[in-house]
Amino acid sequence: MAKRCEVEIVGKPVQELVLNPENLPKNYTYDEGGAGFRDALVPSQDENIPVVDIHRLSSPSTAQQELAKLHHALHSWGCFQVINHGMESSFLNKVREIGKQFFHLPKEEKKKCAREPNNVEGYGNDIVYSQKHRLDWTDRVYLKVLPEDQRNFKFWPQNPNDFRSTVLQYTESLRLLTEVILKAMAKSLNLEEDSFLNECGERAAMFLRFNYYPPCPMPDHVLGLRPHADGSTITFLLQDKQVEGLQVLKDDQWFKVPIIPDALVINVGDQIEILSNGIFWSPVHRAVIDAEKERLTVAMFCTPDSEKEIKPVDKLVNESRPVLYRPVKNYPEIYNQYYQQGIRPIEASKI
Ligand SMILES: O=C(O)CCC(=O)C(=O)O
Ligand SMILES: [Fe+2]
Repeated sequence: MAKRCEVEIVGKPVQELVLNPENLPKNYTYDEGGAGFRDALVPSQDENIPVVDIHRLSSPSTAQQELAKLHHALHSWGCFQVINHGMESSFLNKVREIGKQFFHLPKEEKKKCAREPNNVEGYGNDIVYSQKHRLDWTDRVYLKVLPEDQRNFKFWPQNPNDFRSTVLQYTESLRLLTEVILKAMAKSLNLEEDSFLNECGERAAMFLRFNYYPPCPMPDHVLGLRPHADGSTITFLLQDKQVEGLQVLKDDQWFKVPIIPDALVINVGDQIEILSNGIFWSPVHRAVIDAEKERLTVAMFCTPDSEKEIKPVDKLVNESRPVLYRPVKNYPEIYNQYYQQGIRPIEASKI
């Protein structure tokens, strides 16, 4: 397994760097960026990122069609957008709003829930062990929200004062939606509907991350989030309502993920790629930034109980599709170690 260096180098929040744009540290900039970062393709009408409708998924007359759409989405793009998920527009605005309110607070206030070295939870930015490390133009609040007994409230902002209640409500909504989505994914592969859910276990975890991207004077040479695939089973992303930035790699080309008001983007993470024996795949994606506008997104990463061994589901392994991945356990830990070294973590599991 990849080895982690011991000492973390703590950098300034990006929000502070932007006050002094002439002096951006070199490890934020990509010489090769050119105009390319923001010039990704817009998916065509015929081959767009599919939009899955939960109402249609739940109704007997349309379920099969919607399942086929889901299967196609996860096999071709590794992601889709979901609508009619039961959360009101005003509630989703509230989730975005508590994030923005927090990042707009004075730095002393934000530092009350600052991340500690070598720990992912709390307010902070990239974990860095080497001066050569490429950095992302983003500040974050990262919280383990499930299982309940593993919540570490010292990292949860107390300001704004409805931060906690809003996060708890959002977590519960996404916990329920995760069940719906994982069942639908299993059904779309002709598996028993609980196949993936059972693999995740009773104590499956969820991590919530507010990603705040301040405006950047060099948007063609700096990335909000470098190319990566997620280590989750699935990830929900609530996009900024006004400012685009998410791009997904397909057939070696970058595509913009359009903003659909009130939809959530859902992407496959490495652990569903493993469980599905590679039928669904975990797409590489990145976030670009805007020269003038801030952008805020909210990601929820679902991951199995850390005691569970994750390996391809037996029914998806056969002579024509031999097993492609080795079993993994506590994948987020493996993921962080590989990610730090710029290696795609799924490589640790590929046979
Ligand atoms: O902010 C975005 O558009 C992407 C976020 C993301 O990929 C992540 O948090 O893993
Ligand atoms: Fe991601």
